[in-house]
Amino acid sequence: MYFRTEDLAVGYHKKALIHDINIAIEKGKILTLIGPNGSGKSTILKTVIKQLPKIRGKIYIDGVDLDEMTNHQLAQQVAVVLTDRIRTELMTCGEVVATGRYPYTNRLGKLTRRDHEIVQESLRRVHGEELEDQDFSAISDGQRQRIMLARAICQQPQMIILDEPTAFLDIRHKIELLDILREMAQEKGITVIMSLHEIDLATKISDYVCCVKGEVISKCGPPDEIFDDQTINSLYEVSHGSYNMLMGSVELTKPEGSPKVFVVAGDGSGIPCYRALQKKEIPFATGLLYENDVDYQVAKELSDRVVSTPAFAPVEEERLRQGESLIREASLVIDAGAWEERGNAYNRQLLRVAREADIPVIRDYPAWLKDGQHSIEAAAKAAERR
Ligand SMILES: Nc1ncnc2c1ncn2[C@@H]1O[C@H](COP(=O)(O)OP(=O)(O)OP(=O)(O)O)[C@@H](O)[C@H]1O
Repeated sequence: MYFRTEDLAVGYHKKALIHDINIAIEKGKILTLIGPNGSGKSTILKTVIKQLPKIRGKIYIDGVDLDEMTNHQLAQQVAVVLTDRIRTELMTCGEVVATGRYPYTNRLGKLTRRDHEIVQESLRRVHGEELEDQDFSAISDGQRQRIMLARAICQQPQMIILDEPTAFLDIRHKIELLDILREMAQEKGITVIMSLHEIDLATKISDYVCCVKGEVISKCGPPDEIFDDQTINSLYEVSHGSYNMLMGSVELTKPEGSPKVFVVAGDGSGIPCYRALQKKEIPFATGLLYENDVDYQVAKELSDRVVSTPAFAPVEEERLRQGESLIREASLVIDAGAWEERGNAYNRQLLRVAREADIPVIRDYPAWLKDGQHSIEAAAKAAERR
């Protein structure tokens, strides 16, 4: 194991905030700490880089006890990306990146030609060349984050520690940053330990994820093994809204009340409609959805009345009856995917029931919406007044 902790306890003023931390990762792997605000992710990371004294336990890097390492030795092994760490008044971005070379320079801190080349390469790596001569204190948070990553790359470390490195980045730069980390891990065997708030990204990039909550690390392991919707929702105590692991999506709170709208959906056609109804707080029922349909994933987060059926199995009569009865209770039916014209016999049957019961139907919702004349809220209100 390249990095290992043994019964580590971290905290402040000699009081343990989190104890019994036993983490171990091999060289070239990525470990991500996730957990709610204030759970102690930064405290763990700061302890690992000796910015905070540990309360008890051991930390080993490449077999060496951290207590036995000088700060200089640590700096040759480990690069750190914590935005609040270095004092940078009157430094250009290029100079900040160059400080990454200090563990290798002589006492006067003089950089060699090779050092300068490494600085340039590092800036290029984060697409930060144009920032080189700019004042570090006068760039954006996202740009600062990239410069700090360049500084870490410049340090040519064995391990890199990052605290919420994606916090201020736009989506393009988030992807780029995570790609850089993946590449460093994969190609150069650099070990990465970081904290992230984006669970979807954490599951995609990490070899191991540790959930930090309460006084211990509640779960730790490969993301596929430890995560399900329930784990995430309880880790973050999400009681309003939900997180869907499979989709990597956050859904806002489900509209309350008995549904007056029924959405005939499938094949992903329902999602834009469900979200539009959610935004207007209009409770809805929907069906008939196969449980492997993307619509099902969002529908179950936003509605308690989802008529679904297992995929690759005949549809039970009872499910169809359930759908028919919900549709009869609705004052408005939305055909989210032009099902009237497309092949699905079950959905056509549901629409037939709506017509026979004389319930207004919005046909082909995407085309209806494109028209620009309509609002789902007005349609639902008008239907209810009938
Ligand atoms: N210097 C300090 N002295 C005492 N307690 C502190 C100090 N810094 C942080 N804490 C407390 O330690 C706890 C953990 O904080 P930490 O910053 O490690 O959380 P975090 O998981 O990184 O949170 P976030 O996701 O919001 O960044 C919090 O309750 C915080 O108030």
